[in-house]
Amino acid sequence: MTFKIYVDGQEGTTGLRIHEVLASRSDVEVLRIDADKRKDSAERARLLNAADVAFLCLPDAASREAVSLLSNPATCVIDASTAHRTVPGWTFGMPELAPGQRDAIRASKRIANPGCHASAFILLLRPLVDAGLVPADAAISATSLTGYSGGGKKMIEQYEAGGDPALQAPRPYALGLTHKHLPEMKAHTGLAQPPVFLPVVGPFYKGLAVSVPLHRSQLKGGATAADLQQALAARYAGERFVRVMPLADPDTLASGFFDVQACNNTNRVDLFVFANDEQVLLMSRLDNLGKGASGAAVQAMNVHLGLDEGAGL
Ligand SMILES: NC(=O)C1=CN([C@@H]2O[C@H](COP(=O)(O)OP(=O)(O)OC[C@H]3O[C@@H](n4cnc5c(N)ncnc54)[C@H](OP(=O)(O)O)[C@@H]3O)[C@@H](O)[C@H]2O)C=CC1
Ligand SMILES: CC(=O)N[C@@H](CCC(=O)OP(=O)(O)O)C(=O)O
Repeated sequence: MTFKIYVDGQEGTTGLRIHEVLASRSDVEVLRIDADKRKDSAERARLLNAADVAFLCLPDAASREAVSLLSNPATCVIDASTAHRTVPGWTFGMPELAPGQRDAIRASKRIANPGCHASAFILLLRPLVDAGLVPADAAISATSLTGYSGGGKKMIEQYEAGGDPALQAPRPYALGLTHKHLPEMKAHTGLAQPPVFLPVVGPFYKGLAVSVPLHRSQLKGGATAADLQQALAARYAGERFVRVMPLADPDTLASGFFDVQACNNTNRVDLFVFANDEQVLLMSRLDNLGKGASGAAVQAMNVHLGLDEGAGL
């Protein structure tokens, strides 16, 4: 059996990547819209409703419009935008989130793909909050270092045009402390309040690393860094796309630097716990276009359709 797939936003950064990931597969037939009709609502509606799975790789407003164009109850939508990640009736497309999440993704026709920064943050924190090691009311802060492809076509063009010295250095942003991923970071970790979140975009194409500093006094009941690492390892045992590194990963420490790009071209996320006697630094890394976007979207599609979860990834 082949499944019909349509990508609304096929010429964008995440849409193109989904096409690349699906290109070698014989179990899906990818429907394409004519270039001159890419923003024609009637033609988009026809293709959206002809698909078994429709990916929305669009700005938030266009994603909401695409959902309003759906009339076929059999079409499953996987929305890569921020529009529906905490909306009731939508399922968060992160199979590793918690026991039962795969069943929810399998059953749902409305799947919201997690944000790139949020994916790295949630995969790091959720098991620790669930295990009670990080109290739900903890005051958390997080930094995320990301490649510029996370900003989509416009930011890629800006960086690749060259000539602006300001783009040669890392640039902190979202300084109004209202980054669009905060609601999903709170909702899907179980934290009572969102983190103070500082994203930083750098002069490299892709790769993303989130770091979360903690004082041991913030952990519950004298828990240690080893307890955190063990809780992560236990939660993700058997997960093919999550790699929990050894406590204070010796290879990273020996190199002296953290490689933000080491998960590029994979659908993997790596989780780290660094520590001294009093402090802990949690870190996670992923490819913002892989597990942070298009890879995760295809993984959710595979789960929804009951296929091998890693097919094509
Ligand atoms: N880049 C990343 O790392 C990640 C992105 N996302 C999210 O995924 C979504 C897509 O992002 P990304 O691919 O980076 O964005 P891009 O800007 O690269 O691509 C968006 C595409 O949508 C098209 N588009 C805009 N409006 C419409 C419309 N009304 N009808 C049809 N097509 C339309 C654009 O057309 P045109 O080419 O004419 O501009 C463009 O091709 C966004 O919501 C983004 O926030 C999520 C995770 C990671
Ligand atoms: C560098 C850069 O601008 N990155 C984007 C994140 C892209 C992303 O993953 O966000 P969505 O999935 O929510 O679209 C940002 O921080 O807004």
